Amino acid sequence: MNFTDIFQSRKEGYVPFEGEVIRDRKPISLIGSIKMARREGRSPVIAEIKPASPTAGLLRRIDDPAAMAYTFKQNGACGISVLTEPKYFGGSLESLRKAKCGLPVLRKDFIFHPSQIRESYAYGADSVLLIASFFDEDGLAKMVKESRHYGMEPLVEVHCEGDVEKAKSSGTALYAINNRDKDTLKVDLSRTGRLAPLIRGVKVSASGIETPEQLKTVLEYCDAALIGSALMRHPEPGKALRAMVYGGL
Ligand SMILES: O=C(O)c1ccccc1NCC(=O)[C@H](O)[C@H](O)COP(=O)(O)O
Repeated sequence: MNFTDIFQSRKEGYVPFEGEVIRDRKPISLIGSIKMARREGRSPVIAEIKPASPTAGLLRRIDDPAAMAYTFKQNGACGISVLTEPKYFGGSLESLRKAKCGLPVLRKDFIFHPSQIRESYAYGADSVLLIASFFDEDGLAKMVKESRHYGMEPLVEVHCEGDVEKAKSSGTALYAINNRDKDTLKVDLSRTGRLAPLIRGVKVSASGIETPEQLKTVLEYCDAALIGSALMRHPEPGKALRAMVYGGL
């Protein structure tokens, strides 16, 4: 099971979102929240609600996503990421809706269709993840534009130098460097140090960050980090987050 398989499974049986979307909400800026954390002396961490994963299986049963989001907010997160993919990550759109807590909320999924952008806005997302390798240049630029149409700043994920070029030409201001290999799913944090100097926007290092020391290392190259599994596995996710946020700079 790799990124391509998950994408394929997400596409199968996909029913475009038909709900009416009223643009009555101004999304919260994730970039603004990352910068504010830095100014306040916190390590900018986007804390992820991730019940399961293809590599780890069940990580944590999340009965109350609202309470988990609030715990993350209380312990210094600069944003909340919510996995909404159901089959491999145990996520849902309802979790996204419930995670609204005053911090920017990122919808983490395998997004390929513009209707998923509308759906994300309708369920309360402030940002959406777009994985560069699954689009051609034009397609990615269109999805970035569509996200901005709803006031959401997309987080464009890159895995290699080619993705970086594509992401740059999409016009995004916010990049995620994913340390997990798309095919083998193995994590290599040195990817952050290799790709970050090629990017001029706001950068988030994602995947495989387990300790305050690793967080400190990736924050030498990036503006923020996205952490899921290490928080989910910990008996007290809030405590684990606090140690990262206040011990990683
Ligand atoms: O987490 C996985 O096993 C995984 C497998 C296949 C595709 C994507 C996967 N993860 C998505 C993510 O990007 C992570 O949830 C996110 O970066 C947080 O990573 P971590 O802190 O290692 O849970």
